[in-house]
Amino acid sequence: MSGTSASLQPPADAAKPVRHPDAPAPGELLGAHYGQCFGCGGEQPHGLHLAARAGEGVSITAEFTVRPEHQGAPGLAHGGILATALDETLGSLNWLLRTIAVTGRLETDFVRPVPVGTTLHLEAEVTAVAGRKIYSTATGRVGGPDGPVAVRADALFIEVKVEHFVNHGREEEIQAAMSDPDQLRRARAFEVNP
Ligand SMILES: CCCCC/C=C\C/C=C\C/C=C\C/C=C\CCCC(=O)SCCNC(=O)CCNC(=O)[C@H](O)C(C)(C)COP(=O)(O)OP(=O)(O)OC[C@H]1O[C@@H](n2cnc3c(N)ncnc32)[C@H](O)[C@@H]1OP(=O)(O)O
Repeated sequence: MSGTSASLQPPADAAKPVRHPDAPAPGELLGAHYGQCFGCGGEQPHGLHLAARAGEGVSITAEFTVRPEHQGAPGLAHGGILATALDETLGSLNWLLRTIAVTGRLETDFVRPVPVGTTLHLEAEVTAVAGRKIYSTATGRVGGPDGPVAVRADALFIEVKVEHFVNHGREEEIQAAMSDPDQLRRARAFEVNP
């Protein structure tokens, strides 16, 4: 059983999260925010290919099936891969807030081993917002959406401007992204005032 560290406790004056009026409708498949993303991108052969859907309020559901290239121990998912699936699901909450945010802190509990071939059923929600700080939580279940919890995480995401990526990303990928109208559209889908 875990205890969450102090930096993941929202301050007393934190606000409830607000679903953006232009957020995707509940049930809508979100698609990848970037084709080369290891978590959600369709152009990453060894990636997780995690598929997320908008939920009610500021929540997300997602699925990820563990493949042989995701092993740590024989026949079992690597813990870092499972943490990535949680991180990606939590990151998808950006679509509902229409805010660009990156993971500042991610605390993960590994509750039961996850064999290759398993579909992990993930859900995540934003619990509080305080200025640029977005507090969220996620679980991953096995055997179906109501199955036992295998992994869970609490996270703090920090809002950033699109310049965060432009300033820090490697030049060749940034140039390619900026000359791709579809990528620019996806980046804008996170921004309230693009
Ligand atoms: C045109 C090209 C477009 C290309 C872009 C395409 C698409 C973009 C769209 C979406 C992509 C979005 C995300 C990616 C999506 C999914 C992947 C899953 C998510 C990830 O995988 S994403 C990668 C991993 N992630 C990082 O790569 C972050 C590295 N990091 C930093 O870049 C900085 O570290 C940053 C920005 C986090 C903060 O830096 P900063 O200078 O802006 O802000 P500062 O430090 O002042 O913090 C402000 C307040 O947050 C508190 N705070 C900060 N960090 C904390 C921590 N770790 N623990 C506890 N509290 C923390 C402070 O204590 C302060 O709190 P207070 O206000 O109360 O004082």
